[in-house]
Amino acid sequence: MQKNNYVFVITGAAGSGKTTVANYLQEQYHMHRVITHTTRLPRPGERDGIDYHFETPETIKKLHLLEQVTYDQSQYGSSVEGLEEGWHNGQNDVIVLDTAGAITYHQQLGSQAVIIFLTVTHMKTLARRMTLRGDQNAAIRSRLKSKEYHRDLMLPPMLKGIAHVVVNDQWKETKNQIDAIVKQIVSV
Ligand SMILES: Nc1nc2c(ncn2[C@@H]2O[C@H](COP(=O)(O)OP(=O)(O)O)[C@@H](O)[C@H]2O)c(=O)[nH]1
Ligand SMILES: Nc1ncnc2c1ncn2[C@@H]1O[C@H](COP(=O)(O)OP(=O)(O)O)[C@@H](O)[C@H]1O
Repeated sequence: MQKNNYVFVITGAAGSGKTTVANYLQEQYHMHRVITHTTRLPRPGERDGIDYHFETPETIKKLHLLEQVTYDQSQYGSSVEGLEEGWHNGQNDVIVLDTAGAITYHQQLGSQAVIIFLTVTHMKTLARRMTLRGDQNAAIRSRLKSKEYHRDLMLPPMLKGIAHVVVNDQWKETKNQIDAIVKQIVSV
């Protein structure tokens, strides 16, 4: 793997703003978005190859994945090829992962993986944002009941002192914090 570029790993609970931050890094800093694979069904408006590579339990088995997790009964995974696509073009990558994936990236890539953990002050905000995003009620209920959702509300002990923690209450403030993290990393 090429050593001179970074992958910004955006992690945190459902609704914490991971996709929003990833889109910002893509637009503002021309980062390469690593599209991951999932067996979950597309949400209204989600497009294959843009939001996710949508897979079946059979097709996901055939992929060569760097890591793979089960999250709320669906499978998700990311490939080395996805990472290298951006690095070959001289870009930094951005990827959205659950906290188990973020730990694996840290273990495999060390400081080349810049982990950003998103949270909010009031956890009720998360469900409200999922509703505003247009998620179906049944999907939200399933998320909120899943053990992975509850696990990802807190920074995992293994990422303490490693991850940059950003409280995404006010978007303007979040943007300033993300800008500061990017500047700190890319200027080294
Ligand atoms: N480890 C890992 N997690 C992933 C991958 N792709 C997506 N995720 C995570 O899977 C979880 C569920 O994603 P999604 O169904 O899009 O729901 P959302 O969190 O409500 O946007 C989120 O925490 C994503 O960050 C992957 O390739 N690997
Ligand atoms: N700081 C914020 N203030 C208000 N709404 C936000 C903020 N950040 C994200 N959102 C909105 O909350 C919803 C969930 O954000 P999203 O990025 O999809 O979360 P995640 O990918 O972590 O599930 C989206 O509709 C998004 O536009």
